[in-house]
Amino acid sequence: MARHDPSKAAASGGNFEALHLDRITRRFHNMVALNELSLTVRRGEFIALLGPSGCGKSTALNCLAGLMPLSGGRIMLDDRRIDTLPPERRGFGMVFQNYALFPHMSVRKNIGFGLMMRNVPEKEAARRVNETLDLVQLQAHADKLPGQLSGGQQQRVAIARAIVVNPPLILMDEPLSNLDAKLRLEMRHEIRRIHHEVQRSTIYVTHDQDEALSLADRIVVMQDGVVQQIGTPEQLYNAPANLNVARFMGYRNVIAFDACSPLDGRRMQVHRNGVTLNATLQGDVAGHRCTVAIRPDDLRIGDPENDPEGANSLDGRVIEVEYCGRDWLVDVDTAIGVLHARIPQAATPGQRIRLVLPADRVLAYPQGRDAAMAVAAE
Ligand SMILES: Nc1ncnc2c1ncn2[C@@H]1O[C@H](COP(=O)(O)OP(=O)(O)OP(=O)(O)O)[C@@H](O)[C@H]1O
Repeated sequence: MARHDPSKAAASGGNFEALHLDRITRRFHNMVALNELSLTVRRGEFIALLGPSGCGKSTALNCLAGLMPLSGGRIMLDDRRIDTLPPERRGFGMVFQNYALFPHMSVRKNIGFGLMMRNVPEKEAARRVNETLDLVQLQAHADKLPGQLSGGQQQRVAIARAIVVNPPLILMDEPLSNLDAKLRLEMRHEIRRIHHEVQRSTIYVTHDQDEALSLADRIVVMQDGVVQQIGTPEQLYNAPANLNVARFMGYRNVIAFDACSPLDGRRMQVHRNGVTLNATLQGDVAGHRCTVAIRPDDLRIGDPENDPEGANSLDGRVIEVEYCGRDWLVDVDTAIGVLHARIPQAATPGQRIRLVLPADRVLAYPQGRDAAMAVAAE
């Protein structure tokens, strides 16, 4: 396949070194949907905006695209201010959840539409459409109508249409939401491949943590319009900045502890219902109550006969078992509450097991509103 060559496709504004979002804010009457988002996107970076429904992800994307004016802050593309420009002068490519294709136009015409609007000469446009059809692997379907394609193929057309005009930045708003689970996985891989191939920056909105983790170079986690953490997938996965991020990163065990005592530097002991665990401090908790977050995958099965004295372990009774194909998700009733664990062996309800909690994967956060909620939910 011919490599997509951005330098040959020059209808749009070319590339950039850095896109700066400087405290961008959007209000709807008195409601702040997006509160002072600051972020620098480097050339070629893949950024995911991740958060639950209503956290302000789409608002951020629409503000970037120019579909919605800012209530505050500014957007700079290198040293050029762009938040005052209309969408067409920003020249960003957009891919939406619902594909937004022209139903009466062939795949080829859908992809070429943006080039026609930009008065790209016919021969040049045909070459670029062909190159892009190769890139998204749709040559065989070029003369079909969108209605004759599968959902995944339609989304490839939408992606092709966004990139054929060679935009400096591609904005994607939940592009895989309408696809079934298997296709989502395939398209995820495709999006990453295409991103590497075209070497343009991408900002990708999703509420799916797996999608964000697997696609992005950096992830921006949002909640109630406010950025919670910006970091690489590894940073977010291993050391969430707060309990909101932890929950979003799959730390399903969130437990309030009554007392904490420092051990050394970043280690501390946490106490609840007569149980003492060694934990790793996240933030400043010393001397206060704290909330502990643990991922089901980080718990492992211990051996009551052979575990060393003082191991971070807890005995409990299995109350639910869910088979997940490669492993089992079990709910275990323990002295500190029900723990969710992902384990590599079958278990049965009623069975007594020992769980080991590696101290570096038991994260202790300062106790605030979140912890009060965790206690109330028990
Ligand atoms: N045009 C509008 N008028 C008033 N409120 C709005 C408007 N658009 C969005 N909002 C509100 O702003 C907040 C953020 O909405 P936004 O669509 O950005 O969230 P989101 O994270 O993209 O959610 P979802 O994943 O459900 O699309 C929500 O509370 C929403 O109700």
